[in-house]
Amino acid sequence: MKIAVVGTGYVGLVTGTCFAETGNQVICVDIDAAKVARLKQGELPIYEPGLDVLFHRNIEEDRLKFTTSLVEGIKDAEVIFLALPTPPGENGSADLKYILGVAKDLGPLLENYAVIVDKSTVPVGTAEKVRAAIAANAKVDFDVVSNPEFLREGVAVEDFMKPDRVVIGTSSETAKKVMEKLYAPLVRQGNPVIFMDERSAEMTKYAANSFLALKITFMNEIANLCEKVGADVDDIRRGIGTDSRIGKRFLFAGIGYGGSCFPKDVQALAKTSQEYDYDFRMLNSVMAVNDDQKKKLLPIVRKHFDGNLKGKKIAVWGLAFKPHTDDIREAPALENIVALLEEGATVLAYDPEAMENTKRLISNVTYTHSAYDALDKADALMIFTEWPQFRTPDFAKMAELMNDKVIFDGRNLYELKQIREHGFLYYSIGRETQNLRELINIY
Ligand SMILES: NC(=O)C1=CN([C@@H]2O[C@H](COP(=O)(O)OP(=O)(O)OC[C@H]3O[C@@H](n4cnc5c(N)ncnc54)[C@H](O)[C@@H]3O)[C@@H](O)[C@H]2O)C=CC1
Ligand SMILES: O=C(O)[C@H]1O[C@H](OP(=O)(O)OP(=O)(O)OC[C@H]2O[C@@H](n3ccc(=O)[nH]c3=O)[C@H](O)[C@@H]2O)[C@H](O)[C@@H](O)[C@@H]1O
Repeated sequence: MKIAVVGTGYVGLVTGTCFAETGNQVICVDIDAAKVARLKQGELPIYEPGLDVLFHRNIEEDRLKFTTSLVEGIKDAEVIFLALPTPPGENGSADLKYILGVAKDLGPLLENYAVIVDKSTVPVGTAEKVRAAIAANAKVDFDVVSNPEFLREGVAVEDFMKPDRVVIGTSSETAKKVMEKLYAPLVRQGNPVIFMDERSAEMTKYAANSFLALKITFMNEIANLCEKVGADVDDIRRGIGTDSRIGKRFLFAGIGYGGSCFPKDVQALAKTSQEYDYDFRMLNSVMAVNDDQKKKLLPIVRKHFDGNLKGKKIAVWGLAFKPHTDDIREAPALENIVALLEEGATVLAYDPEAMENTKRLISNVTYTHSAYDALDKADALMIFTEWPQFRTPDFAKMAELMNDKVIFDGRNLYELKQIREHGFLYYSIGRETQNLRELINIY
C-alpha cells in the first residue's frame, strides 16, 4: 500500500518506519526542513530504542522516504496519516491548528480516494472538523478515520509492532477494509482491531491516558499516606498488583507523571468535560495531586539543609521524563532543577540520552560525562529517572566521591536495607526514611 505520514515526530516516524517494515511504500512529510534533511541523510532526530535498525533497513530497501512537500508526499497515497502535534491551547484544550491547517491544505491536493487518518490525540468531534476542512476544497471522495495511537516512548517500536489492540473509528465500510488490511500484519497474534464510531475512538484515547494517569496518581497518594502511617508503598504495590482485577502495571509511585501526553491529555479531557457542562471531579484531583507530587522532594531537601540551599552542590541523575527516551517534555527533573538553582544551589546533572535537549532549556547546570562525575563533592544526590544504569551503582565509589552520603530518590530505585548498609541517608517515595517521623509534618 502507498502511505503518507504527515508529521515525523515520535509518533509519525515510528508509524512510518513500522508500516514500511511491513512492506508498504511510505513517505513521511514534515515542515521542519532541518529535520527532513537529517532524515534524508539517514540520521534519526530522536532516540528511540530499536528504531534505527528498521529505519536504515527500510531506507536502503527504498520503502521509506522523506520530504517537506505535502504535494509530493501524498501523491497516490491510499492512506494519509496525520501525526501532528496537539499541544494544549491557551484554555487547556488541545490546539487543533496543526491538524486543521494540514486538513485544509489537503482538500485541493487529493487526486484519488484516500483514507485520512487522525493518528494524533484529538478531542471528540475532531474527525468531523477534519472532514469539513478537507471537504471545503476537495474534488474527490475521501474518508476520515480516527485511529489513536497507544505507543509509549522508549518502547515505541515494540508497542507499535505488537499492539495490545488497534482502535479504529469509522462508519465507512471502504475505510474499514483499507485499515484492516494495513494493520493485518500487526495483529496476527490475535490482538484485536476494535472498530467503533469516530467519537468513541477519540474518547477511548483520552480515557486510556487519563485512566493510567489516575492509576499512577492513586499510588502516589497511597505513597504519601504510607509515609504518614509508617507503611511501605512497594509492599502495597505487590500486595494489590497481584489481584488480576487491578493488574501489576502502572502502579509505581514516584515523583509524578510527566511526558508530552499524560499532562496535556488529562487537561484536555477536563476541558472537554467543562465544555459539555460535566464536572469531571477526578481529573481535577489528578492534575492537582500530580503538580504537588512533582515538587514533593523539595521541602524535604530544604529541611535537610536547614532551609538554606545556597552553595550546596546537588548531583542529579536522570533528566528525561522516563527511561529509554531523550524526551524531556514535562519531565519532573526540570522544575526541580530550576527550583534548586533559584535557591542558590549548584547542580551537576547526568542523563544517558536527554542532556542535549535539557542544555537547550537550562544552561547554568554542569552536564557531566558519567553518573559518577556528577557526584564529585556533591552534598546530595537527587534521582528523577529510573535509567537501568542507576539501579546497581557502586555505592562505595559513590560514598567516596560525595561530600555527604545523602540520596533523595524520586523513583524508589534501591532497597532500604541495601542502601542503609552503605551508610547513606536515603529519602524515597512512600517508604520509611531514617528521620521520617521528623519530616511528617512538612507535607
Ligand atoms: N509522543 C508519544 O509518545 C505519543 C504521542 N501521541 C500523539 O501524537 C501526536 C504527535 O505527537 P509527537 O509525535 O510526540 O509530536 P512531535 O512534536 O514529536 O512531532 C510532531 C511533528 O509534526 C511536525 N509538523 C508540525 N506542523 C506540521 C505541518 N504543518 N506539516 C508537517 N509536519 C508538521 C513537527 O515538525 C514535528 O516533527 C500528538 O497528538 C500526541 O498527543 C500519541 C501517542 C503517543
Ligand atoms: O499518548 C501518549 O503519548 C502515550 O502516553 C503514555 O506513554 P509515555 O508518556 O510515552 O510514557 P509512560 O510509560 O506511560 O509514562 C508516563 C509517565 O508516567 C510515569 N509513570 C509510569 C508508570 C508508573 O507506574 N509510574 C509512573 O510514575 C512515568 O515515569 C512517566 O513520567 C501512555 O503509556 C501511552 O499508552 C500513550 O500512547
